[in-house]
Amino acid sequence: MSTKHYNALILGSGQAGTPLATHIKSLGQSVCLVERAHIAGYCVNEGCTSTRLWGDGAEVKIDMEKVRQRKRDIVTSFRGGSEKRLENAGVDVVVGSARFVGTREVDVTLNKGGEVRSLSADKVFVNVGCRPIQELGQVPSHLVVIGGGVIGLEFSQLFRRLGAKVTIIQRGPRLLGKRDDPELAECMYSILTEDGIDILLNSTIQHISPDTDTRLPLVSTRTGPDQHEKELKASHILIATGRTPNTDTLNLQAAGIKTTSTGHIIITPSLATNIPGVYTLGDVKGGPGFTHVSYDDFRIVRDNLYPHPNQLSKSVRTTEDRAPFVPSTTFTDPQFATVGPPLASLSKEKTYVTYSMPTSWIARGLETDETRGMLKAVIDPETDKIVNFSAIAVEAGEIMCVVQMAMMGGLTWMDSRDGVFAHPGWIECLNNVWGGERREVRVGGERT
Ligand SMILES: Cc1cc2nc3c(=O)[nH]c(=O)nc-3n(C[C@H](O)[C@H](O)[C@H](O)COP(=O)(O)OP(=O)(O)OC[C@H]3O[C@@H](n4cnc5c(N)ncnc54)[C@H](O)[C@@H]3O)c2cc1C
Ligand SMILES: NC(=O)c1ccc[n+]([C@@H]2O[C@H](COP(=O)([O-])OP(=O)(O)OC[C@H]3O[C@@H](n4cnc5c(N)ncnc54)[C@H](O)[C@@H]3O)[C@@H](O)[C@H]2O)c1
Repeated sequence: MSTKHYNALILGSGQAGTPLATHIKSLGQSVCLVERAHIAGYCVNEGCTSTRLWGDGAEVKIDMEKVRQRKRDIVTSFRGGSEKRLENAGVDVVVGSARFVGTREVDVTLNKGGEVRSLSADKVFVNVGCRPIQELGQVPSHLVVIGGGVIGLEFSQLFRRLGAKVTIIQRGPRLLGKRDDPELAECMYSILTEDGIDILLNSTIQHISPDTDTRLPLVSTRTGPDQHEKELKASHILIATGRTPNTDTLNLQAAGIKTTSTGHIIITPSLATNIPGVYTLGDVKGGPGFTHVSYDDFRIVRDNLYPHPNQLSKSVRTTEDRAPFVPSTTFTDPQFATVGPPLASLSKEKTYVTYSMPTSWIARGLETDETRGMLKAVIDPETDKIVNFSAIAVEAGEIMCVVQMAMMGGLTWMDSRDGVFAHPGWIECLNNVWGGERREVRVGGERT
């Protein structure tokens, strides 16, 4: 079996690998992309896009088959766009599973069968992501969701609105993630409870067994501060307890690439692994696991290794540059959005100032009858700059992006207070939040 050599080999067609492939090819280098499932990765095929397409606003009676078909059509069209771009650029695409057999050498087991393909390259980029979730063709009668993080909350509300009884089992004392503000997590708890979702906090699964009569899953938990036992009769179970990196089948030892104990690939701030010429992009290097982070990994690699001849900035870009401004939006209704480093990572010794207010103070919220939620900003009193901002509101993601731009531009909270924003829009809240509750607090280092 002969080995085909390329300038660049990209493993996984994730949010970074696909644009990187076409970029490197545009510079006249040879590129091969290996993908074992679908072009465009989980974001398009199973994640961000596909989970936002479950309603078209027009239906009153829900036809799950129709809704699922609409989702499939849009996903196919998005994926088709990426496939076309790769084809037009002239990137070699190999459909199969890659595993390392040497430092910058892989074998690919082709999906269609036949002889294993042997590939090598000057540079290898690993963009294989983490594991996917499942797709349902019917509304469950009782969905038990294990995990109260982003996926748990988005799916719980989705299926509750489609008519399912939903119970969330969350191991920790609150919803959302460790990096999120507890006060906003509590606010989200109230909203989802109001929507009819049962939420069991401090809850651990004891066992899941088939019910003797129905053969459906019977979930046994220990719940709450007193850890009382509870049994739930489920029709379906969604496990949303985090995701596992797809490194177990990559045979990384053959290349000598180091991982953490959780299987994530260890990287430098410029995304290099411990092996020269091998880089890692996207979720497989560990959190934060977002499409926009993976895409920025592409920009880092592009600007450092493959700068366009006309590129103005020549300095090395790193993951540390973006760290103070990483945003996320959880697509519940209302949304939960946040930007800035996790509060726990802020200095323990320092007193910060927080300003908060309910979403019901926003004129636009009252006019549209969308008043659920709250906003909170954390200020460094030495610089008056915003270090962290979180919001729960129907347009929280958009509000947060405006604050993110202010943070990136180094503006102070007074610039936001005195900014002239069009009335009556959601962004007016950035004038008003500073008139809300003011607290001086030690927010750093307290959460685990
Ligand atoms: C339900 C859900 C909803 C989400 N919603 C959002 C959202 O709204 N916003 C957001 O920012 N993020 C969201 N995410 C997270 C987002 O999908 C990921 O952060 C993003 O897809 C990460 O991309 P990636 O570049 O790491 O690669 P991925 O998109 O994970 O793609 C990796 C690719 O590698 C392939 N692969 C794996 N192993 C091999 C191998 N051995 N050989 C060849 N190919 C291989 C896989 O088939 C896959 O196509 C969501 C995730 C999920 C699960
Ligand atoms: N809108 C978005 O940006 C979006 C949407 C969906 C997914 N994602 C990404 O997908 C990835 C996975 O999301 P996720 O929600 O699965 O992970 P997560 O880490 O956000 O949440 C997992 C939750 O499950 C809980 N948990 C863990 N083990 C448990 C157990 N045994 N019993 C009960 N609870 C348990 C944790 O306490 C945590 O709150 C993340 O990287 C996330 O950023 C992003």
